[in-house]
Amino acid sequence: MTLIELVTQEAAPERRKILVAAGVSGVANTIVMGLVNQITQTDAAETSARTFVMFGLAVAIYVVGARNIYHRMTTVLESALHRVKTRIVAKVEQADMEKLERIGTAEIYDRITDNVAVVSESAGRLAFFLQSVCIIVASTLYLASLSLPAFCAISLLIVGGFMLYAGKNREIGEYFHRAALTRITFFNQLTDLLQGSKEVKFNRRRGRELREDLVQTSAILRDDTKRANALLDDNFIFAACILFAALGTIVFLMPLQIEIAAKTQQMLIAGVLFAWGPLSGCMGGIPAYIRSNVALSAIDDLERRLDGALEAGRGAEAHDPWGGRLTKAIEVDQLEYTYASDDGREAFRIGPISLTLQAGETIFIVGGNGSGKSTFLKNLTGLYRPELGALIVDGTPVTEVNVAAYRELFSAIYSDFHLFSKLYGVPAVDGEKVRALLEQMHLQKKTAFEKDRFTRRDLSTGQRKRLAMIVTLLEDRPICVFDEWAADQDPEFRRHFYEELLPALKRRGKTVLAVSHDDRYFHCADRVVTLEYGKVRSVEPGSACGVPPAPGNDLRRSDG
Ligand SMILES: Nc1ncnc2c1ncn2[C@@H]1O[C@H](COP(=O)(O)OP(=O)(O)OP(=O)(O)O)[C@@H](O)[C@H]1O
Repeated sequence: MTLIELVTQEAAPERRKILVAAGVSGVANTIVMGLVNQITQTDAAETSARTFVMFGLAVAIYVVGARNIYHRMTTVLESALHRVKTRIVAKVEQADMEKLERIGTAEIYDRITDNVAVVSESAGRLAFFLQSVCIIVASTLYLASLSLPAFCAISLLIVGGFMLYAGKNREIGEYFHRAALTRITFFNQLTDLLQGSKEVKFNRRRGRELREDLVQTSAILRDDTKRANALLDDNFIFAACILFAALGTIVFLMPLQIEIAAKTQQMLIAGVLFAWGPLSGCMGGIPAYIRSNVALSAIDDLERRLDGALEAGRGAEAHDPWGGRLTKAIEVDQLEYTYASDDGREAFRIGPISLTLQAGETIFIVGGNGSGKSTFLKNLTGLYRPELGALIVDGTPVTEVNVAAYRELFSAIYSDFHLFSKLYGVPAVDGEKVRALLEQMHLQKKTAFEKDRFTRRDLSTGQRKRLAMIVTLLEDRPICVFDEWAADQDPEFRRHFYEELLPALKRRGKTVLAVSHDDRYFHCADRVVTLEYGKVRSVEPGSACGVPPAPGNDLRRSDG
């Protein structure tokens, strides 16, 4: 989509008003020129009060029209960009997690911040452009009223020159497009430098190599932008030559071909010079226009990819066969999943896995690094869609239309969990309950709960995990998933997790799935499922720390 298309679409209801405002201000501007031209050709004493009033009126009309078009254009463009951002945010929210992971964050950040800013800045220029086109049209008509041959010659020059000028712009657009892609690489490398600052401090060679890569990417950016701008400069100089050609035609060529009065010649020159301001303004605005078009096409491209990443069953949240409860079991039936491979090499796969997770059970998932524990959990919790096999929950298969409701049976803390700035998605939070949980997690001196948010989140890794645990307990879902939660806890809290927290959850009827490497606590599970190379190697019974199943396995949400 180009900038013009975006504005035309967005401004459909206002289009007439904008064009009228542009036309009125353009004509008023030309009248000013005509009057000035007329006055300069007459005796000062002959300048009437009527001409003066007309002059003042034309200036006033110009001011009103110009303000109108500038303000409307800004409103139209900002509304369009707001809509684009809102659409992208919704698509990101509704995207399939795995496909979103492949798009990556750098591109989304760049499109929604830098590219949107580039388009936003072009509002004023576009208003100027529209107004200038009207001035140029009105000025050329004025020239036509002075001399028809001059009008024809100048029109031909302007149209021909503009076509040559526009031809060059395609090449310039390609440079800007390449620069946009390089900017994403630069962003990724800069993220490496910022997030890996500790690792860089411990290894000067690493820092040097990373810096060299950054400098190289920046140099590519510089060269592409320099080349694009050099072409733009040449184009601008070429546009200036059109003016000289027009003046040369009036001064040298026309007197050779036709009879032209000196007075008309002077007025024609004044007319061309007057039109030159808007014309060069238009030409000068073309770089911003090209940049905006490149930015909009990049935004379009991202939106298309996000469309392809949208979850198949989105909008089906209302279909909830479970009503927020798990009463019997989750049956994992011959589940298989393979990561997409970009380089043609065989990607990691899990399965076929068949397993029945009884409601109210505490199950530990164990296995070596890379054995597929997290991948299995992402499939089990509905974050990834299994390639083959099925998940059957209380007798109902998980499908595209109910997967959103299925995911809401879970509260999960993965090892790359995120702590939100606010307690989003947890309705009616009881402050007293949060304070009690903060004490239970020994965080009461570290952070507090005020206005739906924790006052501090800059805690140690173990403390942040405890805060995430508080959020999980507040969510109060029937199934809890902990991916190596205890790994960053001190021995006392590790014991607390296995011997107190998990049994307490079990007593409340929760089903718990915990990834663990702590074999000294394996007895705290009902069953220990060991994965190896993406398959179930064994399922061993445990003693669940002696906690019997919750009576009747009634897993209604408890009040805590
Ligand atoms: N996004 C991904 N794309 C491709 N392959 C992946 C992706 N995430 C993980 N893998 C691969 O899947 C395999 C299993 O990873 P997974 O995270 O499930 O293992 P894990 O058992 O949880 O390991 P750990 O104990 O180290 O956390 C790994 O070999 C990894 O390379």
